[in-house]
Amino acid sequence: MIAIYPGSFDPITLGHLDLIQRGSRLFERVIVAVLRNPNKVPLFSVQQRLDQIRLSCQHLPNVEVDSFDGLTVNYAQMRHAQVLLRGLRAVSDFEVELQMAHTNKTLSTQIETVFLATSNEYSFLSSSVVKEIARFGGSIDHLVPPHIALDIYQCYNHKSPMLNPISTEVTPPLKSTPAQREP
Ligand SMILES: Nc1ncnc2c1ncn2[C@@H]1O[C@H](COP(=O)(O)OP(=O)(O)OP(=O)(O)O)[C@@H](O)[C@H]1O
Ligand SMILES: CC(C)(COP(=O)(O)O)[C@@H](O)C(=O)NCCC(=O)NCCS
Ligand SMILES: [Mg+2]
Repeated sequence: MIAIYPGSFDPITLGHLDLIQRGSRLFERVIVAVLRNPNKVPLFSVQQRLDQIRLSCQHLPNVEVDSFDGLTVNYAQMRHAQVLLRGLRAVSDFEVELQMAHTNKTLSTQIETVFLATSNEYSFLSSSVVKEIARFGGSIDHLVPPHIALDIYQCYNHKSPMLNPISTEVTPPLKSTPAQREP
């Protein structure tokens, strides 16, 4: 069975990667699919995110990385996938995810949404949290793979964390350089 794991992944975190790794043990093939979303101005372009995810998943032979636009169910049908894989961290995720799953069911009865519960250690983790910590000079080394931490530090104009998690030193906010709006 083929599963699509759709999302923004701006950027991919250890929480996403944990889900991908566990999904890759359940399904014949997992396609991580980055939505080309013209309504969002992301930190990383779609191409940067594809490169970041590919590097992070290169040890998983049955994981493919792709981008798509339009409806997720249409993309899933085009890829002959039967499952949409999504993660649940908290009740707040559940509300949004359930609505999305029901919406997708009205669009295609053939495609099932399968949820994996977050691993305990990543239950707090989101792309937004990672960006917020980095923007204010904190360390994200424990939240994303090393090559992605470097990319993020570069975006915020610092090459290494200026404030480690146990330090109380205050540093000024750093300038961000978000990616251009996707074409
Ligand atoms: N730490 C995590 N554990 C389990 N599932 C997760 C985790 N982080 C994200 N997910 C799931 O991955 C999917 C894609 O999420 P998304 O790209 O919105 O990531 P995010 O970390 O929530 O980013 P953002 O902060 O931009 O919303 C969603 O189903 C989400 O619930
Ligand atoms: C991409 C995503 C899965 C949301 O992912 P995200 O939680 O990572 O932002 C969702 O916005 C989506 O499926 N967008 C494509 C348009 C679509 O199919 N909409 C109907 C389902 S809500
Ligand atoms: Mg999210």
